[in-house]
Amino acid sequence: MTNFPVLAADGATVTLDDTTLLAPTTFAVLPGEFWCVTGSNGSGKTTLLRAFLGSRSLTAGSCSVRGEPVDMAKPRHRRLVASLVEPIPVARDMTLREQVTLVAASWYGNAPEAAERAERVIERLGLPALGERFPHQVSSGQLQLFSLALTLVRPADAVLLDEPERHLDSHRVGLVATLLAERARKGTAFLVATHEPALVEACEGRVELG
Ligand SMILES: Nc1ncnc2c1ncn2[C@@H]1O[C@H](COP(=O)(O)OP(=O)(O)OP(=O)(O)O)[C@@H](O)[C@H]1O
Repeated sequence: MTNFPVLAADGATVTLDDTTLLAPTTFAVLPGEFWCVTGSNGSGKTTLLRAFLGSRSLTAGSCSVRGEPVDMAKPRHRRLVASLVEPIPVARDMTLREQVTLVAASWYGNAPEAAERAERVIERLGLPALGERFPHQVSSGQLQLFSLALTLVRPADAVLLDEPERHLDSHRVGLVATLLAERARKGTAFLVATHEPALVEACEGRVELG
């Protein structure tokens, strides 16, 4: 793996009037590294992730993806970065399996490979028995796992997650931590805002805010 960062922040700062949303922050995440963003409520974790998605503008400093300024209008950037920061819209009239397969097919083409990838992520997140259900027929934790499946089935050099532990019991947090660490070993860079000790323990780099 190269030493060229996938995600880099250099003095990234967000202020709004007199309020500091994100204090100056500098770090770099290399390919295959799993980093956590930690800090108390309101310390700027979501703001930092949004800066990497271009949905929150910086007032000073920079955030870059593979050395380029963040610009999600570019198809190349959308292919580089997968995220679960904002809620992912779901279709009420499609089953969980159909939706994960559709997302896989939109990136990998309508080939057996797409269905296989979808099935693999569904399995790893413990969702096979729920594959034929519709979104309104599952619990909050199961919906969270479904959103993670929609995110992780995509190809991406970098994955941004905001509190992936939401609604999950400790067993499911463990499944997620194992899956993320495994994918990181294959070269994906992770930046994960979290309050969950099991995820912090699994990470190799940490941005501490606040
Ligand atoms: N639109 C806004 N206008 C003013 N302040 C805002 C706005 N959005 C967020 N903030 C403030 O920015 C700071 C950082 O918010 P952010 O959501 O990034 O925190 P966080 O670390 O993700 O918090 P949590 O752990 O509670 O999810 C907070 O103090 C918040 O009140």
